[in-house]
Amino acid sequence: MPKNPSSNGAMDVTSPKRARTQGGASAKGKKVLISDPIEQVCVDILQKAGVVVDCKSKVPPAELKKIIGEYDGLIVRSGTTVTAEIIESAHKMTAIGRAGTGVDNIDCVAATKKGIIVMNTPGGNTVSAAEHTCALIASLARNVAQGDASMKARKWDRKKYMGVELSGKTLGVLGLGRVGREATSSSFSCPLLLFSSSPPSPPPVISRMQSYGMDVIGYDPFFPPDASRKLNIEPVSAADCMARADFLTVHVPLLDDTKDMINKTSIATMKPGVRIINCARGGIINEADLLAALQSGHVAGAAVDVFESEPPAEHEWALIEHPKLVATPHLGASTLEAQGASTLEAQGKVAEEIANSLVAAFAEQPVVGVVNAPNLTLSQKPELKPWTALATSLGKLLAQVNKAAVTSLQVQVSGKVEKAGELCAAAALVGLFDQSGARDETGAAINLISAPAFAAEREMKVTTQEVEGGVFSSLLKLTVTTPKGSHVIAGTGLAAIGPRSQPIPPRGAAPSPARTVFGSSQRVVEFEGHKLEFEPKGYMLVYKSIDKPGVLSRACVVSHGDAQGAVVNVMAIDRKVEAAVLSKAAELADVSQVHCLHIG
Ligand SMILES: O=C(O)[C@H](O)COP(=O)(O)O
Repeated sequence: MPKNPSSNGAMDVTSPKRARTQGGASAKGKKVLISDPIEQVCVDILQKAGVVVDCKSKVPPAELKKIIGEYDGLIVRSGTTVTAEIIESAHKMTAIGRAGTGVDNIDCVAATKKGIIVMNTPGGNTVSAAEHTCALIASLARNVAQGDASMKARKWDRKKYMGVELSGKTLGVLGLGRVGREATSSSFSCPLLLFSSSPPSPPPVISRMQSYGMDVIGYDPFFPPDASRKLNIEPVSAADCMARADFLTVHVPLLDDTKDMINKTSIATMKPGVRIINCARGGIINEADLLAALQSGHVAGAAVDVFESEPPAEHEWALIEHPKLVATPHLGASTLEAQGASTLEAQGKVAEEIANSLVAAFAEQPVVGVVNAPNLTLSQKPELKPWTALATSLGKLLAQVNKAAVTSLQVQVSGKVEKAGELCAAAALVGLFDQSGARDETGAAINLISAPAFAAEREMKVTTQEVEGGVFSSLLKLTVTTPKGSHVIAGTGLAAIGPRSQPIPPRGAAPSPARTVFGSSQRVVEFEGHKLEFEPKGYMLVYKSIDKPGVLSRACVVSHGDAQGAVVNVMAIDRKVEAAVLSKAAELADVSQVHCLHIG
């Protein structure tokens, strides 16, 4: 059986330049570039794990593109823009770590396509960002910054800086993620972030501003209204949030959906005298429209920590210099513990968290804060590990049987395990592509992160379906369709059954739940429509024959016969059978479809 069937013509097959390690992986000897200023704790943790660390700030993009191929990992803050072009040259890269929250400076789609994990540290700077937001709200209400500047100009102008109370005012919060409220996921129209699994965050903007006596209304399409009410937040639509707020604060990531969400049209729906705060990302508020609204007086004041260009471009200074605007230079996460302090503050926390995540990613251990690889996160769950392994094996077997371009893969799962279908589809694709020798355009092997995008690019339709498993409590069935027909394989995973812990149930009794656990001992239970049972392991001679005396079907696992009297025979063998021998065997009377399959 040829090992490199470009026969799976839908795949772009090139020679492998890189393959992911499958076990015993470690951070030792990996090379990491840190391209933005970061606390020393990050370097210390990496070096302790045996990682070689280079710290180079302000590397010009062209230079970064040139050197990035040397590194297994990259750590950035918001100062480095990691473009698709840079990712394209990152031939050895396993993971990109963002020491902070926003990943809008990283091309996550390009990283996903290349099978690179992108991770952030959303919990690390939540408190600092929330506190800075609150500081800006309070200083906006009482003209703290303007009063200070006036006094420094040796003026005593009490009348000019008349403020407003916060008590009894309505605070509108767009985006009830970590900073907006206490949350366990950062999620505003951001499907990638929905999958990040991060530790719970401490109390944020809302609880602090409620203690000033503000009434809080909030909009977030992913936050259940009942949960909002429990936090004393009135759930409202985005339009209502903007229309009713006296103070409006945005806590959303910068996405196509959220770019310019505060603009002249939405500002026109707001109350005259509204005050607006942006401590999230430059670009969420249209800066020219905000300036016009400050000039007209419709917006009474604004506080901005983040800008479309950082440092600001020439045209942005007119907004920054407006007397009703309080500006800070992206200080949301800028807190550092005093020397010798026992607890870290934002910069220390994100540095520590990202270093630990990178070490874990290199060691193929569970990683916190993955933003672009839901399947990787799922595959680390103990209950889903056997499904991943089985799906990969079945995908490999199908790739060995199939000779034509795959146009679709159908994944049917029974067993009521949440997300198993999605994960099995990615794992089956990994098996199919890996067995076919498929590589991405840079020669990288296809992995759980890149497989769905790789299939989609090749217009391979992948569907998942939850089905009844029949006699099996858990079953995984794969069907690949090609212009020449389809191939089907199904399998299950047997759990080890100890004689004491799981006694055989009395005759007639229902099987004990322990017996229905999906385990790691793989069995193929259906092959090309024939029911049988064999362990996919080592070399296997598989062929179809007519079930009649004298036809080669001894010492085999033999399937049930079909309507034509054909059976599938599987024989464990100790070495590879050459293609010429297989062809000869297929010429025997009543024998057909002879394959030598292998699972290493
Ligand atoms: O997204 C973040 O984490 C904050 O905006 C902080 O960004 P910084 O790391 O550039 O300070």
